[in-house]
Amino acid sequence: MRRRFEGRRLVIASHNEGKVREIGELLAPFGVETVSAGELGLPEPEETGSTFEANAELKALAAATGSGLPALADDSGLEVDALGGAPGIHTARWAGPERDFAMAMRNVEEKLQAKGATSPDGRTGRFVAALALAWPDGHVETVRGEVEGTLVWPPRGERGFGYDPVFLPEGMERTFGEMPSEEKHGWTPDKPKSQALSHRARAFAELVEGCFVR
Ligand SMILES: O=c1nc[nH]c2c1ncn2[C@H]1C[C@H](O)[C@@H](COP(=O)(O)OP(=O)(O)OP(=O)(O)O)O1
Ligand SMILES: [Mg+2]
Repeated sequence: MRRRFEGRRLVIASHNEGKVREIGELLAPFGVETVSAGELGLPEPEETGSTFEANAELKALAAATGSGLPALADDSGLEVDALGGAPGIHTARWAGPERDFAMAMRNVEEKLQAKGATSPDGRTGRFVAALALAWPDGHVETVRGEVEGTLVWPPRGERGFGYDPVFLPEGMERTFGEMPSEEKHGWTPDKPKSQALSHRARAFAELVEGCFVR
């Protein structure tokens, strides 16, 4: 049994604008009032975990104990098969302190070129997201979502954030960078969770099942 979120205010424990926006969109139908960790002046904890789940949990717990409110964190990244799963939990770090995603996408592409990965089946990977919902008493609920796809080059589309322009989800014709966010989510709470497309929406559909009531 999952613990249900019964408050009114929820902290979004992320300093990434793109994520805060997407989580806000996914939460909108639940009438939850959200405030971001940045708005509360909460520090950005060091991500010392060795899994997406561990990092999501430490970010959610830091925000919940720091604010006295329940907090939702997202730890996510891109796993590229030909690169042994890299950048994985270090996906944000590959963009450097300036968060330069054009450079990060080029870096992934150079490594794929070096492996001779030219055909789509040599360029497979997935986006992974762990979501952790923590309470100030230390209770945490954690879920994971994944979406398989291939890495394209050159980048396509100006939408989304991060590595979206190089990620073509399986079975689709447009990259995440070319999709409006409703299409990237693929899911709203009135739909079955099998409709969810992005890693974040898949994790979210899983989490709301037990933790949120409309
Ligand atoms: O849907 C996505 N579309 C494109 N790129 C994405 C996505 N989801 C994660 N990503 C990339 C961006 C970031 O470089 C890394 C997550 O790193 P991660 O540490 O979880 O987030 P972050 O440091 O940007 O913000 P924060 O930790 O404050 O939530 O994966
Ligand atoms: Mg981070």
